[in-house]
Amino acid sequence: MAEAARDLVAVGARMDRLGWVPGSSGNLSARLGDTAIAITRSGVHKGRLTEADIIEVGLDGVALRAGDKPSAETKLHCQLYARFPETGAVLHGHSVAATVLSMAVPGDALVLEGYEILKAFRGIVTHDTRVALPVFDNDQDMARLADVIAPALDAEPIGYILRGHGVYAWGPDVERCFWRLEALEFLLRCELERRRIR
Ligand SMILES: CSC[C@@H](O)[C@@H](O)C(=O)COP(=O)(O)O
Ligand SMILES: [Zn+2]
Repeated sequence: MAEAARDLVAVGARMDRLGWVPGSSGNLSARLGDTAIAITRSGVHKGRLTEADIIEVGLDGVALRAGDKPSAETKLHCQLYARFPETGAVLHGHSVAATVLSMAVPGDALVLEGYEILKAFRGIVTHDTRVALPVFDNDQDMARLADVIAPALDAEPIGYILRGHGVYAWGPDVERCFWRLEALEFLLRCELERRRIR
């Protein structure tokens, strides 16, 4: 737990420096073996975390210590750990690019095509590819939202966006999950810029 807590505190500070967790937005987690995850406490600033803000929940999302209040979006983290057993970390942020673009895109996906950086994602070996990043309508009911997201995970997307809300990325550990989030955010900024100059 101590190592996961240190990693999550550090990655929260990195995300904050990049402007991806304004206010108390965002949530961060790391797998603790087969039975639990470490996740951020609800309502704290993710750029100013201390290790005491990282709490343990079971894979069902229930806090292991009575009185601990895990992230409001814990269910979405648990869904990813359950669906992709190799997942070691999940990061969620609220960048301007993810928020604005997802409100501008009418359908249920943002198509990313022709970018060299797509090769940062597993199984992609050329820029000459077309990747659909799922966009789901936002919902405050996490169980209902998880049900909407579930079928789209079968396609093993590179991440997903909640419309007007933010982006979710996952990876084998906190560091590589950050790389994936960084690559996703880069793609979102590119798409935003392209719409601006069009
Ligand atoms: C500060 S508004 C953002 C929240 O509603 C939520 O979307 C979020 O990302 C953070 O919730 P939290 O419960 O702190 O994990
Ligand atoms: Zn959020």
